[in-house]
Amino acid sequence: MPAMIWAVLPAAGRGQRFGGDTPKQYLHAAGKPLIEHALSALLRHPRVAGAMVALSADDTSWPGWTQLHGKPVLRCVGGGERADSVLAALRALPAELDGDTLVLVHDAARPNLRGEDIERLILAAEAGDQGAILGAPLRDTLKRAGEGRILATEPRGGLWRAFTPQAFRRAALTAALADAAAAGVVVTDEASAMERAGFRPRLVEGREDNLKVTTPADLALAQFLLQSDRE
Ligand SMILES: Nc1ccn([C@@H]2O[C@H](COP(=O)(O)OP(=O)(O)OP(=O)(O)O)[C@@H](O)[C@H]2O)c(=O)n1
Ligand SMILES: C[C@](O)(CO)[C@H](O)COP(=O)(O)O
Repeated sequence: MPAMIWAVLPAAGRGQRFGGDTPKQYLHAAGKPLIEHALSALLRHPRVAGAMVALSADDTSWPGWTQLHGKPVLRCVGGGERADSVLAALRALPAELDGDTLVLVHDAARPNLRGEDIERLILAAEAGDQGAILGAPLRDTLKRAGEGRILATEPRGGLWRAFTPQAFRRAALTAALADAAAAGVVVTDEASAMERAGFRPRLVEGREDNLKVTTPADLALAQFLLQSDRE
């Protein structure tokens, strides 16, 4: 029987770039909150056994799910930075899960995650010991901006955009995030902490429509993508 996998969803953000009173992960697209789309995509995968969701301490929008698709949905209090929330969730996972448990960390603000991307990510992570992340190569020319003008054109060869989920073994990721936090280093994704710890995670090219909802324009696009998928 293949080892079970757990999901970790950082969902304690305030959505400052989005604006408004309701944190964006609770805004609806195609009839459901963004967080439900994200959770559902992960928990529909047969290898994913459950999810731990990191919430803001004063979160009043959480629908209170204790399970979804028949699998446990646990919750903990997140932290000031995304990395703090992920670390809190890793530490709150059930004690019986051993350190080798593969964990998929996925932004609650990325609702359009597809099963085929999850499957390819798991295969890549389990094919080695360095972990793996979803992403996509940069396809646009990169400009460095200054005061609304082009300062320079930056080389884009070999550059990728990092998405989530990012897949790592529980113990290694917990240690890497804890070490970064202790050193006062704020990492913006799990791979950064693992790279800092000497790992070389694999890059798995995923769908470009696995967008992170950051601004209202992103929500409109997510609505279109999620609605189209249902039609
Ligand atoms: N302290 C934090 C900050 C972010 N997140 C989560 O990390 C994901 C990606 O973060 P981002 O898109 O930056 O969300 P916010 O931090 O809410 O956005 P902003 O930076 O605009 O406030 C989101 O699901 C968000 O809820 C978190 O769990 N804990
Ligand atoms: C984790 C992430 O989604 C990978 O691209 C990204 O780093 C999150 O950044 P944010 O500023 O916390 O949204």
